[in-house]
Amino acid sequence: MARVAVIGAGTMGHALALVFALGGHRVRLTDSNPETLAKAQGLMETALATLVEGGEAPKDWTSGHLAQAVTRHESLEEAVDGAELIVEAIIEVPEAKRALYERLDACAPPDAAIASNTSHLDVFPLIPAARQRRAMIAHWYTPPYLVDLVDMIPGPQCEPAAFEQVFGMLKAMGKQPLGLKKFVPGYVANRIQAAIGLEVQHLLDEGVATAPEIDAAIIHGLALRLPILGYYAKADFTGLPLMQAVGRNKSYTPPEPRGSSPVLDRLVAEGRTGVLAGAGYYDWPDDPAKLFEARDRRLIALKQAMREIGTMAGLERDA
Ligand SMILES: NC(=O)C1=CN([C@@H]2O[C@H](COP(=O)(O)OP(=O)(O)OC[C@H]3O[C@@H](n4cnc5c(N)ncnc54)[C@H](O)[C@@H]3O)[C@@H](O)[C@H]2O)C=CC1
Ligand SMILES: O=C(O)[C@@H](O)C(=O)[C@H](O)[C@@H](O)CO
Repeated sequence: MARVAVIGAGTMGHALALVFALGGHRVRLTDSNPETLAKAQGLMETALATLVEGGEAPKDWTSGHLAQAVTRHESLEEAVDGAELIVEAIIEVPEAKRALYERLDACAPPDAAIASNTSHLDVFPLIPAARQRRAMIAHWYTPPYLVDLVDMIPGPQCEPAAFEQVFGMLKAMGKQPLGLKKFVPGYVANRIQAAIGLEVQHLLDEGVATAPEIDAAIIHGLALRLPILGYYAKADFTGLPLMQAVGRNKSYTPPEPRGSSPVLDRLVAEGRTGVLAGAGYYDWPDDPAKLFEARDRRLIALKQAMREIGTMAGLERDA
């Protein structure tokens, strides 16, 4: 059992607090916004209930267990007191992260490891020198209590033992940490997701298809094969000479990254910021907690089916 502090109780932070609690650790959760910190309890309890009901968390885990495993603290100093691992899950704003790391340098235990959940940022230059020896990225995917991949990148001065300790902790929690030798913005899966994002935003912005049509193309065209074949096993079934021809013919040229999407900017300007706002690319009229629950139930069913089905690709291929 380790003492883990999670900084940031938003979309990822509340879920990460639950992941580490279910992993048998003692968690302290904090957020600079007291309202978000207060809401985190209900979000964790809803997610826990869905996991228990779906057989992805021990049957005897109640909100009482959760309350013992995860405590919420408005004070950053209190949250990191005694922490062996500090998970940073605050907003993806470099200056906000830099300021937080400065504060952590002043108040966190000297030997605490700091693991950032940043999606794409090279956070290491933002971390004070004294903290570099135990600084790393541990990037999770939402929801982290169901998606097992964790991109793990040691900071340039991170001690191997510190990195291995956190890596081993995540493995012991049943997660799939993927260690990368060096920082690459977006790691592997996030880069692929960003490339998809560039393409689908282009298709939407250019009026080629609507968001539901593009999602339908992904769901009915690509999604079925991905869990079984990934990219490379699928290429083997396609035939590599055709893969060569597609490249040789320069059949695909990616859209120029523009750094913004007119449709996305319009949606945000209209307050359509996603599920928590009741609308984004889609309308989401139901209570957000019910929507997260509905998402998680489906992900649990799919994850359990995949355990039965197995895969023909990846590090655990059983072909
Ligand atoms: N949302 C997602 O699906 C994923 C996000 N990430 C990354 O995780 C990090 C957090 O993302 P989200 O949870 O989506 O953001 P969020 O906006 O939902 O939550 C971030 C929280 O950080 C808090 N915060 C800001 N400054 C703080 C400070 N100095 N001290 C304490 N709390 C502070 C905010 O009040 C907010 O509640 C970002 O780096 C993001 O790139 C990574 C994987 C997935
Ligand atoms: O998809 C995820 O959960 C992660 O890859 C993320 O970091 C965020 O979603 C972000 O990259 C936006 O796609």
